[in-house]
Amino acid sequence: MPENVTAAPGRPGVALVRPPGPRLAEGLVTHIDRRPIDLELARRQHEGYTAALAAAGWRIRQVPPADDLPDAVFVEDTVIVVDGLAVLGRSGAPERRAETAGTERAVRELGLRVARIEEPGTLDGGDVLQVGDTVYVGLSGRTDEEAIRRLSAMLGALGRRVVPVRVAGALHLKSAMTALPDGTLIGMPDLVDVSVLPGLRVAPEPAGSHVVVLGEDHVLLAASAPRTAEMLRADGLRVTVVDIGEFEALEGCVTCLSVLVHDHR
Ligand SMILES: NC(=O)NCCC[C@H](N)C(=O)O
Repeated sequence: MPENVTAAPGRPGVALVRPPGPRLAEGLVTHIDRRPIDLELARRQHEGYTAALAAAGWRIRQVPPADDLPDAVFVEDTVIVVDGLAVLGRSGAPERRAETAGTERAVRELGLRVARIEEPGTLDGGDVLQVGDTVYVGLSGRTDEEAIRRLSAMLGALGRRVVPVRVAGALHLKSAMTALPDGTLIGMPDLVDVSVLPGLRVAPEPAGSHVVVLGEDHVLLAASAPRTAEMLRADGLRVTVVDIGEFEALEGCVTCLSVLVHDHR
């Protein structure tokens, strides 16, 4: 049965995750050197990540596995959910395009309407950051202007304003910046075109640019961002920390391992 879900901000809803497959170590790396991956450790880290979402009240739904696709665990890149609409991406990395098939099944089961970025546009979900009614979209190696135009038209109909943001030296926009629960942007100013942003709080370390909002005063951070965790705790936020080192070795971060779909209010 479809669940009554949307991506509107509110209390926790469904978290889509996709466990790592046997070919994880073959995942793409673009801006860092490749190192060996410990698949068993990666599986345990993924379980820890999923458990942290569940402990914060998110109902876990697994996207069907795609064992032939090394990067399938980075499920965030396959879809953007805005209100009751799921927009399937079309990755700028051709090797990743087949990942959307399983995601489409999962979002249809949730009862979401489905649209998609069509050829020739390319877009990865890791480039899409929703903050209130504003949707920042990275112009990156994975997402192009054509896709941003298409997304803009789709989301304009839902009352959203799309703001393109040039990204340089990072894989995706959300590799370089995310948002805190109050909407404050946090990240690395050298990696994004800050001239189009309302402001950007500097993260004390690169991994501190990656924040998942678990609840109104609750965030998830990687263990590789201890100074950011300390700073945000001093702000009064509840901070849950997870070790995702095997995914960071493939240029992943805490945002990319899930798609959070909020319940209807
Ligand atoms: N949203 C994300 O940060 N996704 C990480 C994707 C990592 C993967 N190895 C890739 O290069 O596509």
